[in-house]
Amino acid sequence: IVTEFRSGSTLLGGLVANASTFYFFEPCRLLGGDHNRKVASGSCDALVPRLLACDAALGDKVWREVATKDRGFLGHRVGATKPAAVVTACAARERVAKVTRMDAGLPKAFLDAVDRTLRLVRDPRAVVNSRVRGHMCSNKKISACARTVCKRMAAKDADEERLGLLSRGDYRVVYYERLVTAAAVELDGISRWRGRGKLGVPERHHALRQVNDKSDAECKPGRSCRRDGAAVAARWREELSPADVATIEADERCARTMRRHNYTVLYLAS
Ligand SMILES: Nc1ncnc2c1ncn2[C@@H]1O[C@H](COP(=O)(O)OS(=O)(=O)O)[C@@H](OP(=O)(O)O)[C@H]1O
Repeated sequence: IVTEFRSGSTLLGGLVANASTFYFFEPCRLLGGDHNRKVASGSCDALVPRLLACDAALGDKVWREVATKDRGFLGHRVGATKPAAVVTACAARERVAKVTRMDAGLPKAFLDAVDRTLRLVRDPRAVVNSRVRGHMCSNKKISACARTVCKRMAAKDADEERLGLLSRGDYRVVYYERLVTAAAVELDGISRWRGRGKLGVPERHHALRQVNDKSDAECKPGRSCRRDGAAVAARWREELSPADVATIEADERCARTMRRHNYTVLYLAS
């Protein structure tokens, strides 16, 4: 799963992975940056295929970190702690990685090295709003925030176009808005695309629970949270001022990516 920060990737990852999956949640954190330790070298697009291939040659340091993160995110449900055992557990399962750090686009070598790629897309206005809500962008700097978000989206769009990805059977675009409003239909399509046939009844149940008003994937233990996926998808409309929306839409790359993905522009530039 490749996408930008705050596009609903935790939700999609949780829906695509299951108890028999080896799940890498944000594995490029292993490369360092932000508040994370650096244990691997190289780039995100080189690391992810090697992790998905359970490459022991990445070294004990990396696999030990994967095991450590198991308690939180990485290698979820592995159970093992020793590097060799983690590699074995990885190799015994289907692997899923959710990655938000492919900022420079989707290189062909990466796409060829992994079995399947799901590209998750969310309305950039909602992504910017989500970043403002999460204190990752300041209200005063909406234009800078939009530039960052849309630059990354545009880089992926450009590769999608240049490499003809939409006609590749191993590549699929998922829209966050559709995922939260028609979860069962979307996941059914993804399941068939993965060669697993129709979505099973328990998976369907699980999916609907994730996006209905009684669950919240980001809810902290002990807190009571309510979520309505459709309302989450739409709330940027209430939370961003018209001026902020216009600022995002005025960013050339945002306008282009919105057109490409059929998001309706509200304030047309004069
Ligand atoms: N269950 C469910 N239903 C609907 N929406 C959900 C769900 N779980 C997470 N989310 C929303 O996803 C947004 C966070 O995206 P990410 O998980 O990609 O964030 S992160 O990059 O991993 O921090 C963030 O969006 P905003 O609410 O707009 O900030 C989450 O609310």
